[in-house]
Amino acid sequence: MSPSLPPLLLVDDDAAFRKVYGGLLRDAGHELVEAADRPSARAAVEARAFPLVLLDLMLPPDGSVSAGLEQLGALLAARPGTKVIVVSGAGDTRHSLEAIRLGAYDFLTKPVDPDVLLVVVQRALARVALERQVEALQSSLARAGGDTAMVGQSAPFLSAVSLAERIAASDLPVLITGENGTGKELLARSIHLKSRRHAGPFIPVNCGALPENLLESALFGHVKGAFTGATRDHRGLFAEADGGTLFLDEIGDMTPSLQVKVLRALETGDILPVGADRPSRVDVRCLSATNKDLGAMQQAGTFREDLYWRIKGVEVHLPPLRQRTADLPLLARHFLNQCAHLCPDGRARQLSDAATEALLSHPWPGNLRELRHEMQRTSVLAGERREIQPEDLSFTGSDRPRTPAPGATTLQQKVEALERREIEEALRRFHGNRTHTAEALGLSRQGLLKKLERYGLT
Ligand SMILES: Nc1ncnc2c1ncn2[C@@H]1O[C@H](COP(=O)(O)OP(=O)(O)OP(=O)(O)O)[C@@H](O)[C@H]1O
Repeated sequence: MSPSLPPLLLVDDDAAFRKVYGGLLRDAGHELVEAADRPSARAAVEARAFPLVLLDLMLPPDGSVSAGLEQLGALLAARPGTKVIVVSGAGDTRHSLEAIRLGAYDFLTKPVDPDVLLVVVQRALARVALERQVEALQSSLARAGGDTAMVGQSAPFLSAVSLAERIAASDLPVLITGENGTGKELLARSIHLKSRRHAGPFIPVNCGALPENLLESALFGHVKGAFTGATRDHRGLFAEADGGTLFLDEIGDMTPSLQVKVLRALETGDILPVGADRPSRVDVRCLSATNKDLGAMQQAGTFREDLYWRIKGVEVHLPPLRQRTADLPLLARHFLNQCAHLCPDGRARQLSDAATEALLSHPWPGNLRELRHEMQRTSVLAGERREIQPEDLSFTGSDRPRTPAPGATTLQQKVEALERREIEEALRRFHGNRTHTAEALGLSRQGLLKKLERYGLT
C-alpha cells in the first residue's frame, strides 16, 4: 500500500518491537520513521514535525526513565502540536501517569494489543487534525474580521465598546481619547460601520502629520491657481467624506487658526476650498481622537473651547493596555493568528505559559500597536518553533540596552538617554524607515519626528 497517512515516529530500542509494530503501522498506510536511541529520536524530531510520536521512555545510551521523561518534556515544548503516546515496558503506571502529567497524549503498556495500538493512533491523529482545523479557522476568522475585529473582554474595554455601540447609530460627534496605540482609530471605524452611514466613506485624517497650510488644503480642498503648484481643482477630505464619516485623528495637534475653520465647517456643513469664493455643502459625521488632555489645552489657550464642545458630543475613553491586562492573552493570540502568514509553515505560533507571564508583566507603553508588532516580530523570529518563549520577546532579551549612557546623572537624563538609544536601535532595525520605526515604538509618526528633532537624529 502506498503511504498516504501522516508520517509517524516510532522510538524504541527493541528491534523486534519496531519490526512487528512498525510493520503493522506501515500496513495501515502510515509512512514511518524509526529511532532506536535517544540521540536519533532527538535528531528526528528536530528535523521534522511529526503529528504523532510513539515513545519508549527507557532508551540507550542512559536507559533511564527520568531522562525519558525529560526528553518527553523537551519534545512537547519544541513541538506543541505533536501528540506523544508513551509505550512503557515495565507496566509501571507511576511513570506513565507522570508522562501524562507532562502532556503525553496516552500511554500503552507492553505487550501492546495491535488493535488497541491502531485505535489509539487513529484517535490521536484525529485529534491532531481537529486541532489544526480549529487553528486554521481561528486564523481565517482573524483574517476575515481583518483589522476591524475588536478583541477584548476586560471590564474597562467592554464599557468603552458598549458606550460606542449605543451612540453609533446616532449622528452625534464622538471624541475618542486614549494613549497612542490604544485602538482609537479602530473604534472610530467600528462606530462608522455600525452607523446609518456605514455604506458611505470613512475618511481618516491625521491632523498631526501635516503643516497647517497643507492640512487646510487637504481638509477643504483647493481650486486651480489658489497657490503655486495648484494646477487643478482638488476635492478636500470633507468632500470625500460626504455621506459618511470624517475621522479627525490627533485633533489636539491642530493649530488654533485651523481650529476656527474646522469649527465653522462642522457647525454649518459649509466647506470653503482654498481659493474658492463660494462654499459647498457636505453631510459629514465627525469623529475625533486625541491622546492629549484637551481640557488642559483649553485652560492653556491652545485648544478652542467652542470646538471642544462641538466635537465632544460623547467622549469615549480607551484605557491603556496596562489597565486591561485581562485582554492581553486574548489580544496576543489574536495578533498571532493575524500574522500566521509570516511563519514559515503558515501556522500561528503559540505562547508558552512563561511567555504569557512575561507579557503580563511588561508595561506596554506603546499599547496594542506595540503588542501587535511584538507578536509579528516573534512569529518571524521563532522560525520553525511552534511555541514562543520569554527569551523570544524583545523586552526580555539580554541584548536590550538597559544601562543609561555614561554622564547621565538625573533621572530625566537617564530616561532620555535610554529613549534615544531605543529610537536609534529601532531606526537601524527598520533601515531608517520612520513609519515602521514609529509603529514599532508605539508612537505616532508625528510623535517620532518630534523626538528625532529633540535628540538631533534628523
Ligand atoms: N480591541 C482591539 N482588538 C484587536 N486589535 C486592535 C484592538 N484595538 C486596536 N487594535 C489594533 O492595534 C493597532 C493600533 O490601533 P489604532 O491604530 O486604532 O490605535 P490608535 O489609538 O488610533 O493609535 P494612535 O493614537 O497612535 O493613532 C492597530 O493595528 C489596530 O488594528
